[in-house]
Amino acid sequence: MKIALLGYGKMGKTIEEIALDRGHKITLKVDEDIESYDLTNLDADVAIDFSVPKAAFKNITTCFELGIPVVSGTTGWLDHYDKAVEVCEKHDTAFLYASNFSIGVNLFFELNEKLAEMMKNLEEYSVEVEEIHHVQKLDSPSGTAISLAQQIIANNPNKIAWQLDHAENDEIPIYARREAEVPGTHTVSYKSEIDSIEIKHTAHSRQGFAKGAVIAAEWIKGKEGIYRMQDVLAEILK
Ligand SMILES: NC(=O)C1=CN([C@@H]2O[C@H](COP(=O)(O)OP(=O)(O)OC[C@H]3O[C@@H](n4cnc5c(N)ncnc54)[C@H](OP(=O)(O)O)[C@@H]3O)[C@@H](O)[C@H]2O)C=CC1
Ligand SMILES: O=C(O)C1=N[C@H](C(=O)O)C[C@H](O)C1
Repeated sequence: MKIALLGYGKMGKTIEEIALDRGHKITLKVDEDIESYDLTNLDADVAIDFSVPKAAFKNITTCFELGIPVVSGTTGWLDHYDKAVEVCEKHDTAFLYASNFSIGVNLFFELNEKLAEMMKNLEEYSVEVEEIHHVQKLDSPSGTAISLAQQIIANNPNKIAWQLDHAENDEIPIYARREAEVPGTHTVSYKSEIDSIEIKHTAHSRQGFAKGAVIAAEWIKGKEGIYRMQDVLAEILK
């Protein structure tokens, strides 16, 4: 498969290694404004976008206009997600966005939903989300922490929103910490006077995110439509 890499930083380089190992070819590497590249003869079955929040929308929609399906993991740009979906549908191609591509985190998402459903009537417990990432991270809180909070809100009618660093009773606080080289750690905690329950995912490297993105790219090749990582996992885990 021929892959265009939109963003060639820590994730772009890790994805390149895994893609080459799996027999794919990298036909484009973008690390500045996509409009400065000549895309006339671009030969790519799929584009994988792990860039920066301010560039993601333009990167992704440029590929849709060329009829190229996109897998995107860039966080911090989702105010424009619905517009990106519109452009994708207009050009009859495919799009898969995930705040986290690691298989482990996607299992953790399933646990989070189940636990939120079980805890929804236990008002003696407060709930909070904590994320820890490396100091180079541009966005805060992480996309994964926002996904975790949104899942809790969807499963607990007593919670209506999330807030960074503080929260009212009907909100979920997300605490974002930045420490040296941490690839990504997420914890959901429920606390009462009597006890605490915690679920936690710790990434030991970027390999899991990158491998998940390459698997998603292999899966989306030749498809049309809007997808989630759950669609990919439904096939892998069956
Ligand atoms: N969904 C997931 O599973 C994961 C998501 N992420 C997200 O992926 C994104 C990238 O992460 P990471 O690789 O660690 O970040 P890096 O900062 O290491 O890489 C970002 C890359 O984008 C490049 N870039 C800058 N401007 C543009 C532009 N206009 N168009 C295209 N590329 C550009 C940067 O180039 P230069 O250095 O020259 O500025 C750099 O190479 C982040 O949003 C992060 O949150 C990260 C890990 C997992
Ligand atoms: O910027 C990162 O590094 C990561 N970003 C993603 C996020 O914002 O959730 C996923 C992962 O935790 C690493």
